[in-house]
Amino acid sequence: MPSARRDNVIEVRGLTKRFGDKTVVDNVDLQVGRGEIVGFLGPNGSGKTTTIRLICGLLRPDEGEGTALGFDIRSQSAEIKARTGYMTQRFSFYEDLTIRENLDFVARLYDLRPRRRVVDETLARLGLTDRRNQLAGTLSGGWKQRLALAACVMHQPELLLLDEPTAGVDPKARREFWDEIHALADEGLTVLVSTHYMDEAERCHRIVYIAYGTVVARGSVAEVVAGSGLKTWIVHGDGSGRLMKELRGLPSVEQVAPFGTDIHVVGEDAAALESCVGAIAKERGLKAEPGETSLEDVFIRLMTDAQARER
Ligand SMILES: Nc1ncnc2c1ncn2[C@@H]1O[C@H](COP(=O)(O)OP(=O)(O)OP(=O)(O)O)[C@@H](O)[C@H]1O
Repeated sequence: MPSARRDNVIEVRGLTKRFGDKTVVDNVDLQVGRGEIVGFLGPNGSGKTTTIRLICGLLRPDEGEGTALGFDIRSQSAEIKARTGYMTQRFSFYEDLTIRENLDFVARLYDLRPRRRVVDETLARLGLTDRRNQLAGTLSGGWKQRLALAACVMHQPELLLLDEPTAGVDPKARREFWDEIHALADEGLTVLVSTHYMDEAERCHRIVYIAYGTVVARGSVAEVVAGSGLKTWIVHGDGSGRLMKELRGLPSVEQVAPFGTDIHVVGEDAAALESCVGAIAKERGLKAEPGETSLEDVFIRLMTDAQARER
């Protein structure tokens, strides 16, 4: 993690936003330090995009206050926008323009000077120089993502807000995208990124999980997993899948999920899990042992709890 992370680039408290009679962001506090990469997770419709828009001043909160880059989110949105790169879920380019022409267009919009140099430096910074003359419409998903990122960072923002930036992109392109994000954070850029991917959550310095507009967990991945109190047992071997139904019916078992020929059995009471899972596995001649609780297991628990509270 970068060492120069003392001041908070995002510092908001009590953010609340209603659309009609529906509260979609409910009393959210969020702090993100300089150079930090914070992952924003939660089910569809939980309020991630709305929170991001509140932070950069695109939407006004009904309640709450705070600053982004030291500017008031309620009254200084122009200052925030000028220093922020915001990659929306549906970014778009001119498909019949080349990469270079698209970036040149963005540079004109922001009145960046000297334009030619700014565009050339951005192409080089994002590894796009060799493809600069390729039409944007012919790029694969991964290269389109990279072009979108280039367009977002060309004006040298201090804060990057990424809203599901890698949806639908293959794993190799996603990995390369994340290498870029870490390189930018190492240069001092602060990143808040929403995602549904567990592997991406694990690449963040810290994660914040939101459900029904409320933050229900936050911390490093290890802290969030430990904070859930969940324990996992793994049953190995052919035929383990046939135990799923039986295990799901046990009072100490909260989740059962297949992973190849293994099954993961999750619950809160380690001793109860050990005795019931161990006994059933032994009966069938299968091996059972304690395993690591995954972030996915924790998120399912958080989502289920939030749904129950909502009802
Ligand atoms: N302008 C709007 N008017 C009315 N309702 C809205 C508006 N924008 C968002 N919503 C609603 O607010 C809720 C939160 O939406 P939001 O897009 O912030 O969630 P999200 O967590 O980003 O979801 P996803 O993961 O699907 O992108 C949803 O129920 C959505 O339908």
